Amino acid sequence: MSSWEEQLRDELAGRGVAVSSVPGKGRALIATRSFSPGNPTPRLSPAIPSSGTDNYNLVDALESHISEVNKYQKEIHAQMANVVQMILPSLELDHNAITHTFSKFSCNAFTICDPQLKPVGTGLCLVISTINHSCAPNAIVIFEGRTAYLRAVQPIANNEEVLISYIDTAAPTVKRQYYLKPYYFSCTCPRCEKDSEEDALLEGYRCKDQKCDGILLPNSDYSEAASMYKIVEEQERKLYHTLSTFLLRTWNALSKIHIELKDFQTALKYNRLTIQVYERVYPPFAPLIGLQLYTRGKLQWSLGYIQDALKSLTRAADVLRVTHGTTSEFMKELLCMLKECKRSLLWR
Ligand SMILES: C[S@@+](CC[C@H](N)C(=O)[O-])C[C@H]1O[C@@H](n2cnc3c(N)ncnc32)[C@H](O)[C@@H]1O
Repeated sequence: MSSWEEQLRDELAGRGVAVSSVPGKGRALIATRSFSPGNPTPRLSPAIPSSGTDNYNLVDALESHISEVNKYQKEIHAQMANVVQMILPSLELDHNAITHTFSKFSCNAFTICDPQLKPVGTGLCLVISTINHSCAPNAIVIFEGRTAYLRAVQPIANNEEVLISYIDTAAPTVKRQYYLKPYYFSCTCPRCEKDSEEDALLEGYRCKDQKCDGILLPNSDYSEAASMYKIVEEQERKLYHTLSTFLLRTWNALSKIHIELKDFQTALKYNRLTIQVYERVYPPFAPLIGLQLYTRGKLQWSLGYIQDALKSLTRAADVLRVTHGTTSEFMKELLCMLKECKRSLLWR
């Protein structure tokens, strides 16, 4: 059996790309000639005829980040390995090896989309798994049926690394970094390294002066945003059902804006509406319900409604104990607030 290097070299021969190592990134796909979007060669690499079975030994070479996988995730992978062993007892598969394979799957698998970019499944595409990420990618993977095509979206010079995006790039840096967590690296692409001007644009409110194309900086006066969102909410109430996710998003935004404005009473009103929807559509132990209840408790606490705060924080803790456990800093903070709330009622 040839090594993965030999197999990949054979697979990629004549396609204008090669696999090579890049310091700090592991394997990378490098262009061995130049490409430009659409013209003259739209396909950076034609379909690679490979299937999970004929190339299974290539799975060995995939990155697993096994030493960085957290306890909770390891537990999930181990449970999935139990299921595999139960379904396929005759194969006598090693439990650790299956767990390891699931870790590889989680940082190498692709969402397979239809031509309209709607997700239709998840898969491992062994050559494409060698491509690293950038939030400003120079290539994109498009699936046609079961075949993956890698196409340039920016000019790629000979010897340049081919980069795709693993995530939705239309998000500010903090969110993109959050989406990249399952891949265990911190992105140093130009967008992540730049100052926050683009981030402010992606999340910002426009300047109150309609002639100005500027944005409101964080910590600005959010009263304009509050009154605009109120108008949006009034219109949405006419158009949508009260369980609609459009209204939910607006209530969430209004709650956050009023927290910024330190108008906790109004923030509490929108928080209550949000919780009402979540409680109708989610199961009782949904983390989002717990998180909103936590916010509710904090708002009530700030307003001096200690009895109500105790109720909300107790319910928040009941939900989040199930979803988040009790040992994280986040949970310790919540449980500490709950204790303080109880103590303050005792001394009344
Ligand atoms: C799909 S694999 C890409 C190929 C990988 N470099 C390898 O050696 O197998 C995803 C992993 O590559 C690494 N990676 C991808 N993009 C990176 C980047 N921009 N900077 C550093 N590491 C990156 C991370 O370890 C990530 O979990």
